Amino acid sequence: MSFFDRLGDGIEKKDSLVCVGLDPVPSRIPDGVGVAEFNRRIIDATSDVAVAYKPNTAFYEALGTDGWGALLETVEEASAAAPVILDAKRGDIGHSSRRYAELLDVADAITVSPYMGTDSVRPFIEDGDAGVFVLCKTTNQGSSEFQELDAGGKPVYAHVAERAVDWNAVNGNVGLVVGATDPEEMENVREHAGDLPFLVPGIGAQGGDAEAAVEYGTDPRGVGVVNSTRSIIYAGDGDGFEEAARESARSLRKTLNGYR
Ligand SMILES: O=c1ccn([C@@H]2O[C@H](COP(=O)(O)O)[C@@H](O)[C@H]2O)c(=O)[nH]1
Repeated sequence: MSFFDRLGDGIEKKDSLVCVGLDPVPSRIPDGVGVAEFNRRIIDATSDVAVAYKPNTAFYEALGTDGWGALLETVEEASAAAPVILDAKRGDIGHSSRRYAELLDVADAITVSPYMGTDSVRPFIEDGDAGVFVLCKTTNQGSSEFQELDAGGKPVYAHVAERAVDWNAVNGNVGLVVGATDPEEMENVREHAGDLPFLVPGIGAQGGDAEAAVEYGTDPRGVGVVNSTRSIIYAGDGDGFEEAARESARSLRKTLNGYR
C-alpha cells in the first residue's frame, strides 16, 4: 500500500490531520527520563490522535551515536502507531542521494530539498511505497530570500511545486512541505501544486494559520498532515507531561477538524 493511502486510512480512522513532531531537547525533558523513553511516552499518549509522527533528525544527530540509537528506537515505536516522516531535508548528487534514500529502509517518508534538481530527488521517489515531501515554501523568515524570487514571472517555490507534480507522476508518492505561517503564499502554492498533499509545519509555537493549513494543505481526498511539535511535546513539564501532550494533540485535532 502506498504511503499516501496508509496516511489516508489513518486520517479516516482517527478523524485527524495531526502530525506530532518528535524533536527532543535533553534540557527540556524531565530529569531521569531519557530521549527514547520521553518519545515513547509521548507516542503512547498521542497514538489515537496522531496520523503521523515526524522526528527531525537534527535533534538526534546532535546527540551523536546515542542519538542515532534513540532515533531508531523512536521510529520503531512510532511506526506501530502511525506512519513516520523523517524530517531529514536531504538531497545531494545522485550517488550520495542514493545512500540518503536508504533512510527510507527505516521510515515511511522523508523530507527532501529540491535545490539540487531532479537527479538528486530521483533516488528518493523510486520506492513507490515510501512518501517524499519536497521543501517548497518553508516557515522561516528567510524563506522569502530565495523561495519567493521571481523566476520567469513566478516565484521559485511555484517552479518547485510544478516540478514536484512531475515527480509525483512517476510513482504517486510526492507531497510538498508548505508552512502555515504565510496563508497567502500557501494559497499561491496550491495553485501550482495540482492535487499534491502537503506536510504543513508552523502550527503552534510558530503561530501559523490552522484554517489555511486545512484549506490548502489537503488534497481532494482530504489527505495532508499538519505538524505541531513544541506545543505538543512540551505542553507540560515534569510529571504528567504525557497527559499535557495528549490534551494539546486532542485540542489541535479539534481545531483542525473545525475547518475540514
Ligand atoms: O518549513 C519548515 C520545515 C520544517 N519545519 C520543522 O517542523 C518542526 C516544527 O516544530 P514546531 O515546534 O512546531 O515549531 C521542526 O522540526 C522544524 O524544523 C518547520 O518548522 N518549518
